[in-house]
Amino acid sequence: MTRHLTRAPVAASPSFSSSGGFAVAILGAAGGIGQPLSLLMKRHPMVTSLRLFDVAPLAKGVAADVSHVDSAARVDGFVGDTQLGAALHGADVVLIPAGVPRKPGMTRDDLFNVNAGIVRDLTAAVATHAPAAILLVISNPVNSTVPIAAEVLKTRGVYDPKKLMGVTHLDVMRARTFVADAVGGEEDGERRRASERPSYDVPVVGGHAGVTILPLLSQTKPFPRGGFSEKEIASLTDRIQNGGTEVVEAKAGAGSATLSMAAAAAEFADLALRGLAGERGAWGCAYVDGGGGSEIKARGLEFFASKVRLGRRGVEQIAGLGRMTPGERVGLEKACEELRGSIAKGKAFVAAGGGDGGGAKK
Ligand SMILES: NC(=O)C1=CN([C@@H]2O[C@H](COP(=O)(O)OP(=O)(O)OC[C@H]3O[C@@H](n4cnc5c(N)ncnc54)[C@H](O)[C@@H]3O)[C@@H](O)[C@H]2O)C=CC1
Ligand SMILES: O=C([O-])CC(=O)C(=O)O
Repeated sequence: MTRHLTRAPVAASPSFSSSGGFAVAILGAAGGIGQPLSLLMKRHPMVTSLRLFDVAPLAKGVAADVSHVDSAARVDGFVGDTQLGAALHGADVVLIPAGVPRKPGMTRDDLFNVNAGIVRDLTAAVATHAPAAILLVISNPVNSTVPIAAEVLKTRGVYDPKKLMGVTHLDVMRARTFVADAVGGEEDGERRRASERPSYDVPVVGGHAGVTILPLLSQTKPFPRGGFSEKEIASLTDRIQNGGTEVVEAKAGAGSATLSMAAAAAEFADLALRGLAGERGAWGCAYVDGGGGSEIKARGLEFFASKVRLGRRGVEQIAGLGRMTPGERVGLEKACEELRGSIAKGKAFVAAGGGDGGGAKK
């Protein structure tokens, strides 16, 4: 059974303490990503109010189900446009995994026609009901849906570039996994104990589709003894760039990554919440306005995924791209070329249709 909504923590100046917490809304909560993400956010110790919204009535059932997990967060389910405003009111963090996923043979851009309108309309509602919230966009194509969200927020006069992020953390998660597998596997063929598994961090910059996913393997930390061979760099880069397609093909028409995506989104939302709570050092990669620093700005690209530090106001610091190898520089050129078109496409969509949205304006 879901409970009635009471007032959520104040959104404008969130402050977490042991007696307080944050309100998180998930739009698209009944979906493949939305359901496990709802579960993971329910278990987050800083979440005290979890709002699960979807156009599908199942959102109420998901809320009832997840509400039985023993944690502090109260859970409310919301269905349909008329309940969207209540779902958003006072939210500190809004996650959007609403929209259709890929089937084999499709690119993420093939989802644009359906998902662009969904993200536009949901962002319009965020602008009205939770204008100070941190907005984390998961819906594909992220390279275009984030510019769409930015244009809608600008139209509504509430755009804060620090608070809008495209969630690209799954690329980082994949890079960490594939590098650990490759490096660990080299040393012995036997199954390791979990405590012995090496753990690496790899910045993944650019965007979230094909060649725009640019893992900077040369900046892997700790850098593996002996480094990576050219062959390893080529195969790791290819696997990280095509990790999404690997899952789409394995699911054979039944959708794309949902469980790993929920894990990645929850990990990234945790960074956002810790930043809001005033913790220093909440660094992660995300697709943001001004991402990549001056080098990317000089190229005229408004959005780019790079390392960012999350704080009380959202993105408080954007790291530069650091030293890159000649091979990574070639990758950067390809990423920028494709991103330019994807960003322009998102902006043109809003310019053509207006930022007012369709059904979900409340
Ligand atoms: N950023 C990333 O790394 C990743 C992004 N994705 C993307 O996430 C999106 C969702 O994927 P899945 O959860 O697998 O899809 P799904 O089809 O299982 O779930 C989508 C949910 O969105 C809901 N929905 C549709 N329109 C809505 C609206 N206007 N308001 C609220 N809810 C609405 C549907 O009812 C459904 O419950 C897709 O666009 C997919 O490509 C998927 C994996 C990784
Ligand atoms: O590949 C897809 O369509 C879903 C996605 O973005 C990913 O898994 O990285």
